[in-house]
Amino acid sequence: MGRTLAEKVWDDHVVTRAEGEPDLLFIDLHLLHEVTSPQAFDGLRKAGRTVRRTDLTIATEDHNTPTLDIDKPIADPVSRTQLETLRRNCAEFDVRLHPLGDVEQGVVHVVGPQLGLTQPGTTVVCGDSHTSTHGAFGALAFGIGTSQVEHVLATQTLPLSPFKTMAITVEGELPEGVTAKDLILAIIARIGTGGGQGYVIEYRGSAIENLSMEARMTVCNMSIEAGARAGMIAPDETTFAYLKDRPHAPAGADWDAAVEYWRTLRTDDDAVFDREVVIDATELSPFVTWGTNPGQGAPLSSAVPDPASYEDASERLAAEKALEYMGLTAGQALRDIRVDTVFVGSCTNGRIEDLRAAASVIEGRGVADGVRMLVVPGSVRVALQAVEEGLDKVFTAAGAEWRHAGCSMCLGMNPDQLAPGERSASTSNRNFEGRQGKGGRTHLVSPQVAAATAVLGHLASPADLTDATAHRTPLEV
Ligand SMILES: CC(C)[C@H](C(=O)O)[C@@H](O)C(=O)O
Ligand code: SF4
Repeated sequence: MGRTLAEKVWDDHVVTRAEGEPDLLFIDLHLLHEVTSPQAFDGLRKAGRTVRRTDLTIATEDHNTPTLDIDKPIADPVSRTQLETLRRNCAEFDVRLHPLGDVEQGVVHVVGPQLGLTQPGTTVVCGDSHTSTHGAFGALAFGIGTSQVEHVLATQTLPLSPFKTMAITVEGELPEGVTAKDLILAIIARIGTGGGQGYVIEYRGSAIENLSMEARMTVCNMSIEAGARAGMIAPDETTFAYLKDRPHAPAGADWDAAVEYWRTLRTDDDAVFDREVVIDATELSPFVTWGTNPGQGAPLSSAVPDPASYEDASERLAAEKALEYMGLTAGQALRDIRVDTVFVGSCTNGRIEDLRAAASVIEGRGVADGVRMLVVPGSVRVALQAVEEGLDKVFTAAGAEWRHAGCSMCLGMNPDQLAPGERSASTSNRNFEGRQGKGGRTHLVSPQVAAATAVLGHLASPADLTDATAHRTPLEV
């Protein structure tokens, strides 16, 4: 019987296999950040071990880093300790680190791909759930816990239990103004936050093939929000073009050999998935969340759902709780929801294409009165590219704040946070209670919707922007 893409990559990495035991897999790339690595290094130290493959291990600082005044000492003692600890550990164990201020610093899932470290057919792990991002290259990439981080540091292998396979096939063309973010939010709303549990999802179909690498990363990034072990997309010409000439991509004859192998990384025609979901791309529209998990979303053109409309009792209860926390009423049009903060950034939507998309919407317009908009590039490289293209100027002219790279307001581990009761439109991936700051309320949106929302002050798409909002700068409003 044929094999799926995920099964092929898995099989190519088995070091040992024994009846009744998890397979031991070789890990090609181990990414580290400051939050989940301290105990792992402590464990190594206590056991007198070294890092087995420093050449396959790389660290960056992202979660606890400020996005303003990065040349000043870090005020928050917890964040400071986290960063200092990572620096000490990387120095002691000879691990390559890109600290705050370094040109390769950024959110770990933005840094790996842009350096060309994330490659088709590889196994990628990180002590971070959004490691699924790297699956966009046809890598088998998953988040791991701190004890697994220690295991990989010590051995460059990981025992892993088998997974089930799911195909999500998206056919047809995405309508104008509908993005990868809308697609993945719609998928999660459809299959639920537990729908992917135990599965590695392969996204396929013409709509997926037509996505850029940035967009594919947005889709795979949020696989974990559907509960999946990982998300993958078969590598193709788009993948190869993105990787060509990246610092760590193979070069010369090695490149040709690599591409030849990468072309074999496709699910066989006769392979069977454990579950298949089919989505019609042409029916999608801009999608936003109204609740407190990424599955509680709906088309922007619709209304806050009535919890009573849910047949499932636990879903009904979850919707009731979500509306209470979010301060929303059933039946309220989603477009009527006013926000005070807009966040463009994160490993979901903090790449150059995302910043270009948001800039193109806000160019020549102004951020609405009483709204603060933060634009945070996913990495320093993204920031430099954006500056080269003048995007930073577009944002600041519109009244937005242009910040340094990092996780920023994606989660409240650094100074960029919502105050209690504040409401955001955010291009990040999680809208859990308190995620962006205690008592903060989050609506997950695409970069285009984020920018239109910033202009109008309520959830909106670019199509809602009339000429009346054009050519206003904050000074003229
Ligand atoms: C801090 C880290 C462990 C966490 C994760 O695993 O995803 C974070 O990145 C997040 O997005 O919630
Ligand atoms: S940007 Fe957000 S989702 Fe991504 S690694 Fe940072 S905190 Fe996690």
